[in-house]
Amino acid sequence: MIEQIKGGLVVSCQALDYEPLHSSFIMSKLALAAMEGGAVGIRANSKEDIIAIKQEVSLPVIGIVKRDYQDSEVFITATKKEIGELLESGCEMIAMDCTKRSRPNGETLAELVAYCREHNPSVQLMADISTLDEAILAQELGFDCVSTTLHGYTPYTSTTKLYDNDFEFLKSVLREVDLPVIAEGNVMTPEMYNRCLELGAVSAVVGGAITRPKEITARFVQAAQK
Ligand SMILES: CC(=O)N[C@H](C=O)[C@@H](O)[C@H](O)[C@H](O)COP(=O)(O)O
Repeated sequence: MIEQIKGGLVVSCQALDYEPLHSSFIMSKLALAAMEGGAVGIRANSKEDIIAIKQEVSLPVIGIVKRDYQDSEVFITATKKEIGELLESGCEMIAMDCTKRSRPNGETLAELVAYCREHNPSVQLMADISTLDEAILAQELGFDCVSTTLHGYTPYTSTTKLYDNDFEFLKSVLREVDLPVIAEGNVMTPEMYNRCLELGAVSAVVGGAITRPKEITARFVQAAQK
C-alpha cells in the first residue's frame, strides 16, 4: 500500500456515533467523492465502514477501530479484538496507537504486531505516533510506516499542533527515522498538504478539512464573528 499512496493524498472518512454523518453508507460516498477528486487512499474507522467503502471504491484502505476502554487511554486499535475485526475487513493496512501507554487487558504492542504478522503478513502496519520516541519504537517493532496522527492528542503533546513552526515535529521524525513517514493531523489546507510532501512525507492523511462539514461550517461562522 505504501507504494500506491506515495506522493498522493489519503482522505480520512470517519464519523463517530455522536457525529452527524455517522453512517457506513455516507462514509462510502465520501470515499467515492475523494477517489473522484484524485485521492490515492482512504483511512477509515470500523469493519462496517471499511466493508462499505470497499464496495464503492477501488482504493487501498488504512483501517482502524476506535474504541474506548476504561483501563487505558489508548483508543485507536487498542487490542487484538480490534485487530481481528480489521483483518476481517479486507483493509490493506492497519493503523494502531504506537504510544508507550499501557493497553487494555495488559496486551502489549509487540504482541499486537506479532499477531498481525502471523494472521496476515500481507497487511501492512502503520504506527500512529505522537513523539519521536514513539517513532523510534515503531521502527524497532518492525512497523512498515509511521504516521503523525497522535501528535497533539496525547496528554504529553496536547499543547502542540503538527503544523507548529513549519512542521517542526514532522521534520524531526523525517530526520531521525528510516521508515516512510506519513503526515497526519490538522493538515487543513492544500498548501499545508503540499508542504508536508515537500518536506519528505511519503503521503499525507487529511480528514476533517475534507470530510467533516460540521467543523468546516463552524470555521466559516467563527471567521465572520471575529
Ligand atoms: C487523533 C485522532 O483521533 N485522529 C483520528 C485518527 O484516525 C481521526 O479523527 C482524524 O480525523 C485523522 O487522524 C485525520 O486528521 P484530521 O482530521 O485532523 O485531518
